[in-house]
Amino acid sequence: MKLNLKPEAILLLEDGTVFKGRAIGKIGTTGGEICFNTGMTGYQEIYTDPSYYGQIVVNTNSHIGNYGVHKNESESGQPAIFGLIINSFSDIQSRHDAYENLQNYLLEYDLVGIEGVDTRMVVKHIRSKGAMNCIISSETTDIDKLKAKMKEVPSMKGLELSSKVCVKEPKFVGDENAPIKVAVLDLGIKASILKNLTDRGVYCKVFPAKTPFSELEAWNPDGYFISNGPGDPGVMDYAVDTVKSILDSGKPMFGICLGHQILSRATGLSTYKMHSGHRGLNHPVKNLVTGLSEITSQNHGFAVKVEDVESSDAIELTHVNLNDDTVEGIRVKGKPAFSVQHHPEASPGPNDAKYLFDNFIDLIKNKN
Ligand SMILES: NC(=O)CC[C@H](N)C(=O)O
Repeated sequence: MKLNLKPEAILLLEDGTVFKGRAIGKIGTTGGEICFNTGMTGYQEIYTDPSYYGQIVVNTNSHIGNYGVHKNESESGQPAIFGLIINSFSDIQSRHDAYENLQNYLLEYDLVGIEGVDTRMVVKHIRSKGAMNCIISSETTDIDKLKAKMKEVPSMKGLELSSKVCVKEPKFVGDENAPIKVAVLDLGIKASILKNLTDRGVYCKVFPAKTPFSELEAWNPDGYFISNGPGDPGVMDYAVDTVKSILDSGKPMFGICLGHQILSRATGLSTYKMHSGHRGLNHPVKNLVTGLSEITSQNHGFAVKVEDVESSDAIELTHVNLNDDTVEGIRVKGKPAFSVQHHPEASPGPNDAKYLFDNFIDLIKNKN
């Protein structure tokens, strides 16, 4: 019989609930907002999605690690998550082209995690109590010490994080001879979004989150893209101002997730922190323009207030979530600008919503 010799680890929730398990990754202590992703696959893409910066992910799929880590499946240069909570962790991978096992990958990036946790119980708990912070530790089981550490973990509400994960200097992506030029406001962009743009004949210039509109405009792009990203859209006035100027310019604009929240704010709508976020690969969304439904990939903990949408003259509601009627997409009346809360690039997830990238390209072509 193989003995499980991994050190003991503790998961402490903000409300004082304790779960015990075994250490994975680095031996240490970490804190962040706990959130769960219900995807059955795609853990590497999830961990490397910059929108998870500051968060500790619970994978509800109970087997994690069994297909290792692949060179081409990262959404950014390194994992963005602050920690990991797993039911059954495998440090043996069964895939011929995996370059590494997940345990070594976590060690490479100093990530602290816990396995052997009843993740169904954790998820039921945080679903009923709502979003909260947590601490994972594999270096101490002293709960009082960990409670003291919990006080140092900031609340996600009110946190600006895009400037921590975006490019530091403008960067070009794609073929410079491509027919369309899009200025990308990087609030924490996923690599697969850029790939969806470049695959459609777009040459991108990716700008840091806090770049003023004048600099974006100076490149003379055919359109603008506002990316996904971590943190609270409610405190990102700098990005809202940029997006307002883009709207004034009259050029086509597309926003995804955080980009959708920022475009919404720029049109006078407000955002709020959800009781429980949407994170998974099977969220049903109805396109109100076509009447068709799509299964979508999602990852957000904030949303646009539906009452604001109902009373707005500035926008039209284009997409709605069929699980809970939350706002999934808008377009701005009289302007070539639209956005969605879900992730058409998927990665991981279904491809039903990819047509939105085509819609953006069509908008640019018709405009120019
Ligand atoms: N994926 C994203 O862009 C997330 C947006 C925002 N940080 C939220 O949690 O709602």
